[in-house]
Amino acid sequence: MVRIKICGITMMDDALAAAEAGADAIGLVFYPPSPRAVGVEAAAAILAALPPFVSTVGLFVNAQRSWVEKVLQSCPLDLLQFHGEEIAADCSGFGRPYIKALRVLGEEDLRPQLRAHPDARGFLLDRAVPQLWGGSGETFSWWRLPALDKPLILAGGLSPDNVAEAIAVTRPYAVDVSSGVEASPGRKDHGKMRDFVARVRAADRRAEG
Ligand SMILES: O=C(O)c1ccccc1NCC(=O)[C@H](O)[C@H](O)COP(=O)(O)O
Repeated sequence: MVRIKICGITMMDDALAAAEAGADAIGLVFYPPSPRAVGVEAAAAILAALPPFVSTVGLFVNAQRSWVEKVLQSCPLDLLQFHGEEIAADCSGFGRPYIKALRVLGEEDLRPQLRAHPDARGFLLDRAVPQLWGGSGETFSWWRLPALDKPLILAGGLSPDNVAEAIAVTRPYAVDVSSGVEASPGRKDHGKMRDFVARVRAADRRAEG
């Protein structure tokens, strides 16, 4: 079963709707310049309201350690996602497992970056776009990805329309979507979230035969 993470949640009703739709995880962006950034107090309220068994992922971009620590004081996140140019030492020591985002076009040799993060629990591959750290809504080439020895979380431009093909090509551990299920930056479209989850579950059934 392919896991589903819906990222860029900023509002309580969107968080609850993502959980209701069947998301396995939600992502909260703690990167103030993003249009999907969430405040610490709002995030804490969202975490407190979520039902059990929905994982919460906190996303940071080249953050000061003190910022990650401040967020964690109020927000009991399950997992950290480092989405910038962090080295391994920047990602550890927070008492939380982490995943590392790699910005790719799909043709590059990822082995040095994979080796640089031996403690990462998984790697999120997102489309590399100049001057943008994430949430681009753009896909990358899925066809020549190297085999990873850690879970692959596929991101970048996924939507209800293309997620089945993305899964068929890349066989990921999880898919991650943000703008493809939005009504506007930072606001989710609840129907699109339900549709996205339904398309992933249909792809699961096809894979099971
Ligand atoms: O979403 C953002 O605004 C963002 C800003 C800075 C760093 C990362 C950001 N999002 C990261 C995510 O995990 C997104 O889900 C991922 O980039 C895919 O986004 P999309 O292509 O819009 O589905």
